[in-house]
Parts: sequence; C-alpha cells; structure tokens
Amino acid sequence: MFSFFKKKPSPPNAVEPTPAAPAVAAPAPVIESKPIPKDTPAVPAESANASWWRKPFGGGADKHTEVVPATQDFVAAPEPTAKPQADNSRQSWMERLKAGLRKTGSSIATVFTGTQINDALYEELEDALLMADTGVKATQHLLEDLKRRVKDTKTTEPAAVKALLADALTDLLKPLEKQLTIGEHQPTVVMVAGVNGAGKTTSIGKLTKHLADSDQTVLLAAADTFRAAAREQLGVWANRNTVEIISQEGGDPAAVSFDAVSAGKARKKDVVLVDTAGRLPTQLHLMEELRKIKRVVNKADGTAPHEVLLVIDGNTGQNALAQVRAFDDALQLTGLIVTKLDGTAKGGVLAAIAQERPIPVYFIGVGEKIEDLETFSAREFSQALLS
Ligand SMILES: Nc1nc2c(ncn2[C@@H]2O[C@H](COP(=O)(O)OP(=O)(O)OP(=O)(O)O)[C@@H](O)[C@H]2O)c(=O)[nH]1
Repeated sequence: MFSFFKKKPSPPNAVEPTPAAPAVAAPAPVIESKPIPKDTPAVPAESANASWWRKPFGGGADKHTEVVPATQDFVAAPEPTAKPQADNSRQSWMERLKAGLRKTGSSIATVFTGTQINDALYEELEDALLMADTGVKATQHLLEDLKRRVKDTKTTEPAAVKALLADALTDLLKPLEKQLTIGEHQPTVVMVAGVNGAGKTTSIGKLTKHLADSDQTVLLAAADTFRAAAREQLGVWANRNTVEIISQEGGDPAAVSFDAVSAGKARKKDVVLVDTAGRLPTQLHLMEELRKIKRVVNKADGTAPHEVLLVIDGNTGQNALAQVRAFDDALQLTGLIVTKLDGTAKGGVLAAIAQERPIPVYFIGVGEKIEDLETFSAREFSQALLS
C-alpha cells in the first residue's frame, strides 16, 4: 500500500516509435492554451522511486530517453500488496507522521494513563475524540466498537485499551485506503479541486515530481486563469521537473483544460494534471465553473476525467468534511488528498470522513517538503495517532 501507483504493461499495439532524446535538458515550456501539434522535449528524471509505486505485473520502469515516451499504463491497485519496501524512507515517514499527529494524538492518549476502565474513561475518550474533530457519528461508532473489543478480549488495563482503539480506528479508516488510479487510459486525466490555500498546487507539484522521477510524462494544466501567482507556482514545479505546462492568462479555465487534455492525447502523455483555482463551496458560480471544467474535459476525452480529487486542509477539521460533502455533490469525487496534518489538533477528521463520506484518501501531507506527502495507510495513521 506504500506505492503511489502501480504499473501495467502497455497494450502491445500502443507502443509507438519514439525519437531520440535531446542531449540537454530543456526548461519546461510554458505553452499558451491552444492545441499544439508537436511535442516538446521532456527529459526524463532520475530512475523510479520505487517507494511511490509498484509493478504488479512484473517488468521494471522503462528507462525512457525519448521525447515522446512509449505508452505506459498505470492502474490502481485493487487491493494493497505490501512490497518489501518498508525501508528507511517509510520509517522516516512514520516518524514525521507521528510528529505531525502529536497534537491530535496526545489528548487522546492521556485518556489511557489511568488505572481503571470505567465510564469516566469512556467519557474522557468521547471528549477527546470530539475535540479532535472526529465528529459525533464516528465518535459514537468508535466508542461502541471499542467497548465491544474490550469486552471480547476481557481487557482490564487502560493501556491495552489504547491498542484496541488503534484497531477500531484502523478498521474504520480501512475503506479509505486506495491507490491513485493511473493508467488504463492515455493520458490519465486527473482534475484537482479544493478551497483556496488547501494545498492543491503543492500537492500537484509533489505528485508531478514522483511521476517524473518514475519516467512518466506529465502535462500540467494551469486552469487557474485568474491568479498569476498560481500559474507561476505551477510553472515552477513544471520547470523543476521539466514537464510541460499549458497556461493562459485570463480566459476560460475550461478551455485551458480542454486544450491540455487534447494536447496530452496528441502527445501521448501518461498523465495530465489539471490544477483548478481555489473556491468555496458557497460560491455557487465557481462551483458551476468546476462542473463545466469537468464536462469540457470529457468532451476532449470521452473517458476523462479519470480522477477528480479534492484537496482538503486537515487543519480545518469538520469544515473539511463539509467541503468533502459539497465538492462530492458537485463533482462526484474519486479521491482525496488531505494536507497539513502536521501540527493539527483535528486529525480525527479522517475518521469523520470514513464514517460519513468514505471517499478514498490517496495521499496525506504532513509538511511542505516533497517527502511530506505520502500514500495513506489506515494502520500507519492509527498507530501514528495513538503512538
Ligand atoms: N504545513 C503544511 N503546509 C502545507 C502542506 N501542503 C501545502 N502546504 C502549504 O500551504 C500553502 C498553500 O498551498 P498551495 O499549494 O498554494 O495551495 P492551493 O490550494 O494551490 O492554493 P490556491 O491556489 O490559492 O487555491 C503553501 O504555503 C504550502 O506550502 C502540508 O501538508 N503541511
């Protein structure tokens, strides 16, 4: 469950001859939004970072050196398959996750420092879970589940109850575990939405880096046509990873997205990532604009978008749950990225999401650095929270 995505071999007839690689890495071209017939050199990054993906059907990551990479399909893992890569990097991720969740976890953990399992313990736990923005329904669910586990195991030590809570939480969060679906289509079109400042562009940048490091060709669509800084920020990520970006000042974000998907198809990109402008669910015209982007993307490719992701700021707790509901109602989300779980006291929101709108959490973020975004594991999260 630790890889970002997994790879399946290209269909035999989908591999095309590819021109030779350019000798020197070209800067990422910023392309005005209009269909472009010819590919621009995209230099593959270093070898695949195996911890981000897996290859269930065998075969290593192709070492592309060509301008237009051969088609490579990625497909979501239907079920977790642990690779023997719980290595140092994953351990260091666990440390960061624990550190990030400390604020949420510490108030829950103190409940178990007493000597007796009694009503007072459960009441304290209820308060702590609610304070962590776990929400009423998930809190009730967890308490009932926990009491049953305590009874079944005849547990008498409060410290042991903590471990049972970790099990209960893992079970509740398990349905959220899923790998990002990439592949099956070329390109895989991923549309990313969220409120202002949730971490959309940063998460897209991190994902781009991991894809590029795995020799996948990415095309970015700067569908925030209003805010120059947003386009520039995405442009920086494009440059850093030498991937193409389709960008346009002013104009219609849906048109930019259409052009990006069309160009992604024409150039046989592996992934097109569409970064949309931040908006509140209460801004109905902007929510309608998102729906339009989705519709228009579908016109460019009848199977797209293949993923509609919502980025939520974990620090906003129950508000993030409200965002999930609203954006899901508007866009039928396929996945979530939960950022800023570092330093938040509201990490319980994942339990609330699992209880009320169980949309897969593809990635969680605990900081601004590349390595601070990782795949979501229910067990890891529960352990880190209650460590
Ligand atoms: N602490 C912390 N900061 C993060 C995380 N993810 C993103 N950020 C920071 O959050 C801020 C906003 O991130 P952006 O990626 O610009 O957010 P956005 O959703 O694209 O913003 P808009 O384009 O304005 O809607 C930046 O300063 C990021 O560095 C995280 O997991 N933890």
